[in-house]
Amino acid sequence: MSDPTLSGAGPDARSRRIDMAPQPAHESPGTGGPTVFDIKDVGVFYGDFKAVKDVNFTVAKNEITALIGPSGCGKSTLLRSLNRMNDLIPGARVEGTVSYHGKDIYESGVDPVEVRRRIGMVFQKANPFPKSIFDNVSYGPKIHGVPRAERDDIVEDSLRKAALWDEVKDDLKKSALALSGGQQQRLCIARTIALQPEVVLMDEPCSALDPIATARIEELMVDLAEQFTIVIVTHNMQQAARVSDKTAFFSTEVNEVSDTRTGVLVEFDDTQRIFTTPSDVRTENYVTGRFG
Ligand SMILES: Nc1ncnc2c1ncn2[C@@H]1O[C@H](COP(=O)(O)OP(=O)(O)OP(=O)(O)O)[C@@H](O)[C@H]1O
Repeated sequence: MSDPTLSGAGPDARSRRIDMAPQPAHESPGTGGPTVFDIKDVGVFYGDFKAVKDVNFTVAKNEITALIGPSGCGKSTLLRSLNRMNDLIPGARVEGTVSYHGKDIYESGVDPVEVRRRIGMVFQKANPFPKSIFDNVSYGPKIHGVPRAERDDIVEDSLRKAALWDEVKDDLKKSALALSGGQQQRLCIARTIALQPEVVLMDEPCSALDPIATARIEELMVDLAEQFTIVIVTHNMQQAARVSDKTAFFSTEVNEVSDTRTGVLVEFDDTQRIFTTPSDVRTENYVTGRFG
């Protein structure tokens, strides 16, 4: 690939960070903002099973996009296709096009490691390494060759952005496993943003948290969206309504022959519209609690 922006080309992480700074702006239909992802006719298979199909929507920069829908409709599968995380699942295959700033991330020559650095991911269950708080956040920059002196600044900056610094600044050598669940999830967010991604994918980041820790992460998401573009999978419709700008509602269609269910994107629109005046009756039934 001639364009080095996703090739991982460059001697160290610093050169890659510079590569990613200025990006061409693509106008997002309906938002006026630059488009980060343009997802066209995307389907994802696990072996012969088509888990989700015909997905088309765009993700605009510095917006929070929520993926909602009943269990098994392919939200997490689709989310993982946005940073090639599905590559790590044997038998998983993506069809269609996932364009990131106009570049197909599945094109040959694209480095999936670089894709995942730019498009970071936070998982359902906080998964800190059994290491100190400092080492958890410093780990990614370290393996990308960032010198220790710079890593100190990155750790502080990332913990501040993840709204955790004030709680841990005097305990950076403490084990991350000694933190509360909510603090561990904010630490995982800090660990993700330490790699200076542009996009943060979040797969049900609050599902293991109590309401107070959840509220804290929701506030954090809104703050982070000033700097990052966020795509979140959530089961919690109130959460989608509270934090997101755009919402994609997925449902399932039954394949009569194989008796399997394939996820489909029913509707994508401004969150307010999805929750007040959706255009599809399936969306209306779901958001009003009549289904799912
Ligand atoms: N690694 C896998 N191998 C095979 N099938 C999978 C795999 N992961 C998910 N699936 C299947 O793909 C479909 C979509 O699953 P996915 O987890 O993406 O849905 P979801 O909407 O995120 O569900 P939930 O809300 O329950 O987390 C389901 O039928 C699921 O069983």
